[in-house]
This record gives sequence, structure tokens and C-alpha cells, in this order.
Amino acid sequence: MTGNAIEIENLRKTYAATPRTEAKEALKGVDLNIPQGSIFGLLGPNGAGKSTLINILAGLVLKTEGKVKIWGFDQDRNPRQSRASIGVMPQEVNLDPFFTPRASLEVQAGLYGVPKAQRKTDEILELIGLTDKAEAYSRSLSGGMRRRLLLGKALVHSPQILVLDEPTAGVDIELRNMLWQNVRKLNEGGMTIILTTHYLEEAEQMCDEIAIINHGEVTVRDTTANLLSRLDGKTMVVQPDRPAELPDLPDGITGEKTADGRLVFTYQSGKTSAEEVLRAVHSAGIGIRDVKTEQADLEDVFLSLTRSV
Ligand SMILES: Nc1ncnc2c1ncn2[C@@H]1O[C@H](COP(=O)(O)OP(=O)(O)OP(=O)(O)O)[C@@H](O)[C@H]1O
Repeated sequence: MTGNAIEIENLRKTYAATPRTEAKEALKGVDLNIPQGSIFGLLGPNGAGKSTLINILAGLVLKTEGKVKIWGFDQDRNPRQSRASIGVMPQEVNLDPFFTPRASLEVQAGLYGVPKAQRKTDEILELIGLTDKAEAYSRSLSGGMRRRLLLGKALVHSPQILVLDEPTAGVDIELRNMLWQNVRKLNEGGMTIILTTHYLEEAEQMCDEIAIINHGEVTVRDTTANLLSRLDGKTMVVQPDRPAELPDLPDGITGEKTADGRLVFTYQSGKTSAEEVLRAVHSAGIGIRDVKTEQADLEDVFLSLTRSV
């Protein structure tokens, strides 16, 4: 093993043309290694190719070209072992309405060939908070409970890698917190977690490393901390107490006056302090009615990296 949970080399996927649609190149030669034990975020705008990538890892979509290794197993040469190493919580709820949570987990374990004695059904029910609903029909479960059951189903074969495809899209805060607690717990137990999310704040909080996919290509891959430090720009917005023009500014600070009279200053927080900006404002005799600062966050990084492509 190389220390990577996933190794992807020159992965390409072209969806074939149909009588009504043209052929679509969804992945254009992706190279990506995902380290063991990480919580790895896969971000990208709609249609970037994230689901295609995840579905290839899950064995649900056939790749057109390239090499995929899951937990050291080549997907083409060792399909069974590579599949057994990964569990996927899908975006869409696909539960049999007449199965109870317990039955859903048992059937899923059976599909993966987990012997009865090795099944962890009760442990999983406990983890996903469905012990008291173990015998209820799935159709009687709330939306949040169904999502939790999907997580449980992804865990029945004790995979080393767990993939979560937009796990918190449209779920309430309570469920989101519970999901993240579970994910952290599983990660602390050694499981590698890969997740796609549209919530950049969530990626910022949860992920050690992030890859951004745009138009079928990985445009950036770095630690979350490095990505954030790429943009250490800060903005200070000053609302003067009476109409004022921009003051003279020292090097490293740029200013702009908005149509409604606010003064917007931008500077690098590593090089210039907020105090220097305020000093320039004061020495021009400008009184301040209100002031606020804004720091670049992952959203800014994301926009700056995906905007121009
Ligand atoms: N089965 C399919 N047949 C043809 N084209 C497809 C198919 N699935 C996806 N595509 C196309 O491939 C491209 C990538 O789609 P994909 O679903 O992988 O993107 P995504 O990043 O997951 O987006 P989203 O966040 O909206 O799910 C899109 O242009 C999409 O329309």
C-alpha cells in the first residue's frame, strides 16, 4: 500500500450519444490520490463531474479510460476486493418501502456476502439512531431517518472508505450535526471519508484536503488550510458619518467609494493591519459611523478558481 486510499490515473468518462443527446465528456483525464485516513472534500459546480467520479468509484458507472485503485486493489483486476473496500451513501433515497431498517441492513449485508455472525446490524442501528425504529416500515420513516438509514447501508460491510454524495443537501440542522458527528467518529476509527458538498462552509470545517472539479478536470487539490491561505485578502467597509472622499492610502491598501458613499478598502492581512487602514481614515478627518471587515473564505477561493475556466 502507498498510503493512499484511492488512486486515480487519467480517468476519462464519455457518456455515449443518444438519439436525443450528444455524447458528453464528463471526465477529461482526472489524476487524483486520496490519502488514507483523511476527510477529503470533492467540490465543484453543478455538472462538473463529481457524481460521475463517485459512481465510477462505487462501481455504478463504467469508466471509458484510465486506472482506478481502491485500497490498493485495481478496479479492473480485482473488482470484488475493490468494491468491498468502499461504501457509498448515495444522494437519492433508494429504499424499499416495505423493508424495516433492520431488514434493509440485513439484506444489504447479504448482498455483500457478510456472514450472519459478522453482521453489525445492532451496532449500526445504534450509530444512526434508529434502534427504536428497527422494526418500522421504511415508508413510515421521516426524511431524516431515511437518510440515516442510507448511511447505515453504506456501512454494513465495514468498508475502509466511505463516500458521501451530498449527504446534507436539504436536511435540517439537527440531522446535519448528527451526520457530522458520526462521520467524525468513523474517521477517528480509521475510516477514510470522501464527501461531495455544495456547502463550502461545511467543507471548510470538515475536510483536511479538498479537490475542486470543474468541467471534468481537477483544477486544484490542496489542504484546506493552504487553499484558504491562498487568499488572505481582507476587506474593510467604512460607513463615514458624513459624505467623504477616499483618503490618501499607503502602499498595500486599495480603496473604492461605492455609489451609496461607503468606503471599501482591501488589503493583505499578512502585510497590512486593520489599524493602518483606520489610521488613514482618521488622518483624513473622516468620522466613522460604522465599520466591518470581511475575510476571504472557501467560497472566495472556490469562485476565484472556477470563475475564469
Ligand atoms: N447518464 C448520463 N448520460 C449522459 N450525460 C450524463 C449522464 N450523467 C451525467 N451526465 C453529464 O455529465 C456531466 C457531469 O455530470 P455529473 O452528474 O457527474 O456532475 P456533478 O458534478 O455531479 O453535478 P451535480 O452536482 O449537479 O450532481 C454533466 O454535463 C451531465 O449532464
